[in-house]
Amino acid sequence: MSDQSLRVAVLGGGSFGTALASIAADNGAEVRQWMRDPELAAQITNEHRNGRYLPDYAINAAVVASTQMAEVLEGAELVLVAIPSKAFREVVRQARPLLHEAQILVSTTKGIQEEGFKLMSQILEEETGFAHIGVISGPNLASEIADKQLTATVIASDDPQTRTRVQTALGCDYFRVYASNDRYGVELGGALKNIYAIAAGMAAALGMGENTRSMLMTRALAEMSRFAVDQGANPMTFLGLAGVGDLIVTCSSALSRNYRVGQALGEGKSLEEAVEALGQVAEGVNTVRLVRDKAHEDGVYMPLAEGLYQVLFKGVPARDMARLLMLGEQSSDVEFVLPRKDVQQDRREGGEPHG
Ligand SMILES: NC(=O)C1=CN([C@@H]2O[C@H](COP(=O)(O)OP(=O)(O)OC[C@H]3O[C@@H](n4cnc5c(N)ncnc54)[C@H](O)[C@@H]3O)[C@@H](O)[C@H]2O)C=CC1
Ligand SMILES: O=C(CO)COP(=O)(O)O
Repeated sequence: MSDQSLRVAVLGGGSFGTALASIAADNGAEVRQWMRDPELAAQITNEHRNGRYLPDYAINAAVVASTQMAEVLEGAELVLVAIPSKAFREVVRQARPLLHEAQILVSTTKGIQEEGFKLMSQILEEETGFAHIGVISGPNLASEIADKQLTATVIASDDPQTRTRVQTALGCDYFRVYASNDRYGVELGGALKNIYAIAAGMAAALGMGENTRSMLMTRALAEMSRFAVDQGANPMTFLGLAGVGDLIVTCSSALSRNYRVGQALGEGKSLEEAVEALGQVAEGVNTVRLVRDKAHEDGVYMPLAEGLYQVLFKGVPARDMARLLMLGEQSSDVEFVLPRKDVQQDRREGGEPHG
């Protein structure tokens, strides 16, 4: 599946951008990577290591890193944007004069912009107006990709050219790329699961068992898909790699930064201490606040997101919140089979005692 004719630009010098740059180079593409830090850029180009974000892994020696965006973007057919959500629009704006509409622009970022509740591919669209826009999302811990562990992801776009080009650019013997045309659902899945990864890390630190983790993940999936349907996504997308797949990996592994933030909180650290100790981006901290507010605004029932919000931002002890959640509504298992409102109706008609 090697792709020697392709030139790929990666914007972002963090762990995921670096892992993706290395895959594309393994596949034979000519790869340039943009970052702000000149020392890190020199280290990637000359020593083939990213000592700050992926210190334990060798990067393909053909990846050339630079702080000069124009050099990186020149002649690139495919541009992967791996910048945390807080800086995403700013970097796209910086890149905009150097971009042209034949290029394929793909976000790899699993976060939400506060103003307007925008996902990153919507920002790409707004800032450029280009036609070839997509999203990569899935169970993709950067360090495992860098270690060439067998991994799969999803390229989501309503543009077939974007889907097939990314499949050939990145698909190789250790990385499989599946296609979706539900860009919004795939992107939302990647952002939402970070919330529940924090909760899972917290539950683990509090000594909660496997039944608890399984309940948490499954109810998280119900909550994510309920929210996604309300926002217009296809709930079936949540059965795929970018839904349940990513939820499993981030709720099960201390390699996930969001999970580690949850663990630190469960061990009694403050949110500031937990984020500070991480030294990398944990998108879920911001996402839980935005999603909780959006759910309130739109009237979507999201008890887990609400509970986590109370723990993170209102000082409610995690153990107390877990107990409170256990006293919440006992409703439908799978709402697409038995709607929630039917269970509520049954209970009313069954004359359930109050209390
Ligand atoms: N690391 C992972 O395992 C995965 C990460 N992602 C997503 O990828 C996105 C990027 O994350 P990582 O690479 O993991 O982050 P990271 O925390 O490893 O690195 C962040 C990078 O962004 C750069 N950055 C921050 N603000 C910037 C600005 N204003 N201008 C230019 N560069 C800036 C930092 O210098 C750093 O190079 C996140 O949204 C994350 O959810 C997605 C899948 C896997
Ligand atoms: O999205 C990821 C794995 O798919 C990475 O998760 P973290 O950002 O929590 O490390």
